[in-house]
Amino acid sequence: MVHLTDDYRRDSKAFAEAGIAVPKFDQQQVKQAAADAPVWVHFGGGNLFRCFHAKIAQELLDAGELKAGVVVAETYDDGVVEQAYEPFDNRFLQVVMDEAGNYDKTLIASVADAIYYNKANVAGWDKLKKVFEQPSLQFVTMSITEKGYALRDVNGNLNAAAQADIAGDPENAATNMGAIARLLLARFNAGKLPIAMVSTDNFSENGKRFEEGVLTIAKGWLANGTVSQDFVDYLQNPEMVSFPWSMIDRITPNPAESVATVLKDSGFDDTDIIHTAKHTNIAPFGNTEVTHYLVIEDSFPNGRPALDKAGVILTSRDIVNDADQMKVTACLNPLHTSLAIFGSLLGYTSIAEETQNPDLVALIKQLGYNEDLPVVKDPKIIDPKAFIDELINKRLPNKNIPDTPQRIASDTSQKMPIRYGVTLQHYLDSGKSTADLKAIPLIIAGWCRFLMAVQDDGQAFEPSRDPLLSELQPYVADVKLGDKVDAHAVLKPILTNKSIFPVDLDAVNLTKKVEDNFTAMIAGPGAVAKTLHAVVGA
Ligand SMILES: NC(=O)c1ccc[n+]([C@@H]2O[C@H](COP(=O)([O-])OP(=O)(O)OC[C@H]3O[C@@H](n4cnc5c(N)ncnc54)[C@H](O)[C@@H]3O)[C@@H](O)[C@H]2O)c1
Ligand SMILES: O=P(O)(O)OC[C@@H](O)[C@@H](O)[C@H](O)[C@H](O)CO
Repeated sequence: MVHLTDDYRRDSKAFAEAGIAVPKFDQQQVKQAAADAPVWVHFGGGNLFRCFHAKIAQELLDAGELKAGVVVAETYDDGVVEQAYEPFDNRFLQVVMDEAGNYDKTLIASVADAIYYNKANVAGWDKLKKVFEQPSLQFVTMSITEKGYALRDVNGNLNAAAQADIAGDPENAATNMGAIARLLLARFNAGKLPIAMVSTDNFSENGKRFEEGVLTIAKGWLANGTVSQDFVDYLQNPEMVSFPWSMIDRITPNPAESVATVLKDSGFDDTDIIHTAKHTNIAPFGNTEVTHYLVIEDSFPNGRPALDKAGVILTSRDIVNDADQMKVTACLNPLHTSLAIFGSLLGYTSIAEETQNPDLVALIKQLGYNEDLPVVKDPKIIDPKAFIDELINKRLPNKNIPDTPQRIASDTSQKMPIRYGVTLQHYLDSGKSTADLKAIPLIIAGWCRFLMAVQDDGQAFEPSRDPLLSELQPYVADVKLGDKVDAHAVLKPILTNKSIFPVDLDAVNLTKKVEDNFTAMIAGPGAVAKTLHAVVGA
């Protein structure tokens, strides 16, 4: 049996026998290099980072294109640092699973340090600040989930935490955006040092939103006299601080027991899955798919490693944006979210199994090919139709990828505007008729039905976590299967919530369709499947 913390250089034969590729570099050296001259910080050391960014870093370290390991920062979940990084010397196993059932396993040792960066942890609070004061630091990447950027409530007003950050001393910032602005202030004070801040979270114009978040706090500080105009100018000068946009794609489910069992059988011993108190599901291994794309706007004011040598596509903002809109708003994530909603309602626990249901396949085909594709701009670097084909025919049905509708259904309220709203806005802007849209109103109605937390068979289920659940569920709490309800009145507070539906559903003539679909889906047990079949059925 091999363990993550075994000496992979001395015991390379044991790793080879377990079918595990090991790094070509000495982890101590890349740790020391990061301590002396850090280059890359990543916020949110969850599963995507471990399966994607960390492998890119490993390839660059292997090739001598990068000398320093990545410094991981967690603003939110101390359990990730304490339970998933520290006990394993910051190592983990990346497992790539193809459709034929092969497991491609690599010991990843590209993380130099993992820091709980929260003002509650003085040591980490000071340590990361020192990292940001180093001239060598070239860039930051982030995968902290959509909600990690939030500064506003559902009405668009600054939330209490953001207001407190703005009113207070930068040294005490508590929101992610405030805590990161504090680090940039330290970098500014260390000599106006340049840096690229790259969001790799799944939403359109992610760099813009990240920039706006940091600037909201910084401008608030300026108004209160806590920082200088010079600092705000520094943040707004892309030659100093850039916020490159990105598109990232790699289906990376939470670590699964089925994978743990196979790993154990093949001679790898660190397979206990960790569920942190703050609800991150993580393990000494990460499971992911073969297909992957990372497209980043090439704007790195302090230079960058040759990321392209590890497969990253570096290009213009416009092309990144087109690729991202293609993936996040049209050709992948909207399909995923629809499977998440209907999968949860129909009692599925596997995305691959959902692709065996002809009506669910009809739903994602209708959505992808007939409703999203007509308003998608071709990014040229990836063909949108071929991308959907690969997704529907190869990626989603891969039964070796242990993905679940429950994972994807988390935070759906945060995703609705991007995954459906952008497409609706395109219809509105182009004047294209929405009369033939069937899947989008069905999915929106399905999500309202999901909020009832009652499966199609009438059994209660626990909806995936979502920051707006407690606010939204009361609107549908009194609706019972078989009730005759006024869907217009019941759904109005949800459908007119601008933070969830920034595009007025009346303006695209969808409100009535959503209400009718909802009414049909509460007719009784089995009504969701029946409505799905009736509306888009194969
Ligand atoms: N998993 C995928 O398939 C995938 C693919 C492409 C993009 N993404 C993007 O990456 C994000 C993370 O995915 P993951 O698979 O690593 O998830 P994960 O649950 O494994 O990890 C989430 C990470 O975000 C941190 N986090 C959670 N809430 C936070 C908050 N409020 N503030 C700061 N940090 C917070 C957690 O501590 C953890 O490090 C997704 O939300 C998405 O935007 C994921
Ligand atoms: O990561 P989220 O929560 O934004 O969305 C859930 C999934 O749709 C997403 O993780 C996909 O797996 C990913 O976007 C594929 O590249």
